[in-house]
Amino acid sequence: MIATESLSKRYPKVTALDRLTVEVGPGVTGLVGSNGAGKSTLIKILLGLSPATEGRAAVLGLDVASQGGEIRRRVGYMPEHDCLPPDVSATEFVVHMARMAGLPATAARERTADTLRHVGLYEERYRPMGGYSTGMKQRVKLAQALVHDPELVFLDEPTNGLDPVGRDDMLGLIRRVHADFGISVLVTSHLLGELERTCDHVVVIDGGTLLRSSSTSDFTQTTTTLAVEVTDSDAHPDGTTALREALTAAGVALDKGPAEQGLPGAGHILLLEAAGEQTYDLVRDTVADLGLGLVRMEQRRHHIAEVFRSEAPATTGAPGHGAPALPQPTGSSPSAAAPAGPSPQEVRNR
Ligand SMILES: Nc1ncnc2c1ncn2[C@@H]1O[C@H](COP(=O)(O)OP(=O)(O)OP(=O)(O)O)[C@@H](O)[C@H]1O
Repeated sequence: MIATESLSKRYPKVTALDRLTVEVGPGVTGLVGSNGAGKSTLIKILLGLSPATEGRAAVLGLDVASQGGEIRRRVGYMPEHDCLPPDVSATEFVVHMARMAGLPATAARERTADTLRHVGLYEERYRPMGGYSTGMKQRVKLAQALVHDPELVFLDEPTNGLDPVGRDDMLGLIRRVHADFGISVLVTSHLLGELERTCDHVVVIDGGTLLRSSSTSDFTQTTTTLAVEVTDSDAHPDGTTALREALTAAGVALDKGPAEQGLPGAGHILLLEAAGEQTYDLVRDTVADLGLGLVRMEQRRHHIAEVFRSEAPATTGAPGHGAPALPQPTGSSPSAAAPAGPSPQEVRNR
């Protein structure tokens, strides 16, 4: 879908992209990086709106330097910033955008109605957009990116300014853009955590250089840590402690301390190192012997944010200041075993 080769963009005072080479296939791809990492710059180059200083890029096999018009005909774009005229309704605006994309009047009206319904705007679509909430405005921006039935859409920070519920709704919509219509998506965010559930593939950039490009499943490989949750019983009013003691006596290595306490429901989940199938059997038998109920026993997965948690702060330098080292997964350390906290980890905070 997208291929760049040694793509650079230099402004007088800053290098926004620095020899970026990356390939993006079909599906939903997250482009993640802290503010100023070069995400919007890359999108503008890919749309043929801004020339690269050097290097090459192609979108749907079309050269960005010479075929920008054709790219924009086949690609949808949801810009980051609020750009909606306040005095017109969502319907008027999206019909206008559909006409600009070349749809005949009747098709533009029909597609607009369908698309606005798809993004969850109903009666309010006839009201002036100046009175819309941020969530509604983001939906209109998404609708105008989809209205001409593109093969690919670029969504620049679509969850910006949304509360957690609005964020989840928007991420669900983005998933459905691909699932329902087969449109591939490149979505940017500075939040690693939210891309984990939404994207098939994640590209991480920093200072205009590529940090990592992997499938989400590679980022979130399973660890060797087992999380075990049990019920209490009359004989063991604190089932977790009873299980901990029994497993320790049986020689099982238990993670304790911060990882366990950092979990939701802290104190009720035991984290232990699985040494193979026999650990599962041992846990099952020990739980049964103690007369406890086994609520769950599951292998922990890495979370994308954890992959970057161990990185040195030096890698978050100003844009254009060299290529940071490729971060390595943090292995099965206690922190890697713990699920992400209630709020997603932000790249810029690492
Ligand atoms: N037109 C411009 N002139 C000069 N510098 C620019 C211009 N556009 C972007 N930059 C600079 O290039 C760098 C990358 O900006 P870019 O907007 O691509 O980052 P980003 O990852 O999209 O971050 P954000 O989400 O904050 O926009 C920043 O340092 C920014 O200040």
